[in-house]
Amino acid sequence: MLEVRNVDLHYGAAHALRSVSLTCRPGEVTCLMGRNGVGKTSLLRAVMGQHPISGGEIVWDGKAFGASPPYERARRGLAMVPQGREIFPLLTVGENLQTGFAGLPPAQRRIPDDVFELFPVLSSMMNRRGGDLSGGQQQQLAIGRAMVRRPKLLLLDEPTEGIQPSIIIQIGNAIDYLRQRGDMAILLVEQYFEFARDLADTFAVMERGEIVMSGTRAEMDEDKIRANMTV
Ligand SMILES: Nc1ncnc2c1ncn2[C@@H]1O[C@H](COP(=O)(O)OP(=O)(O)OP(=O)(O)O)[C@@H](O)[C@H]1O
Repeated sequence: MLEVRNVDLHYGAAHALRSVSLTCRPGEVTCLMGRNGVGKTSLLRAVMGQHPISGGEIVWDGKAFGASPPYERARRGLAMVPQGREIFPLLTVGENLQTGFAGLPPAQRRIPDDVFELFPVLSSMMNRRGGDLSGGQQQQLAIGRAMVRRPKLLLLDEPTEGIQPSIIIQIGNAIDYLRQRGDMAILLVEQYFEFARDLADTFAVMERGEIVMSGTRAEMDEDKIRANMTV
């Protein structure tokens, strides 16, 4: 279980996270929503260890991360699908997936079958360069690369951004499948309300670095949330 407790984060003098608290449990999708620039990506960076926090603590399975670097958090079961996907354009699809092997014990260095079951297009494009894939295919590749690590906490930063509807459905199905396996906590940053509502077990809405609304899926008030998502 992930527990973000009263976390603050600064970029120089700019206060990007203000006493943010959030919990993510295995077998659940926690949806983090809010307008551009309110601090959603900053929270993912803080959890992954990509930016130091200036207050509070982030606890994973009962132990605080402290200042541990991203590779150590990856070893402890965290994987991130970053905004913009960050596929290696000159590596093939297969090689991109294999970059997920880094730090895994040799016995685990194989691509799980369910990556190809969820995203069949990847198996037919194994020898194509990542940069030649469409945006939606790259997003599937980025999720597949994270799955290669068999994470216990999956962080997804706006996986539907700029993606065509048919692929959004496949990505939603993949997230639902990973949730139902029950061994993974999923923290999903999402601006597309319907997608978030269909997947969320719990949700939180941010505004200027703070969580201003949170609760279970049943407590998601569409009008209030939408008011916090439109510019
Ligand atoms: N590296 C940085 N240096 C300085 N300020 C930053 C940096 N990264 C983000 N910020 C600022 O911190 C605030 C929160 O940004 P963040 O990217 O976390 O927001 P977000 O909610 O993820 O938005 P988006 O949906 O646009 O990614 C913004 O005001 C942003 O301009």
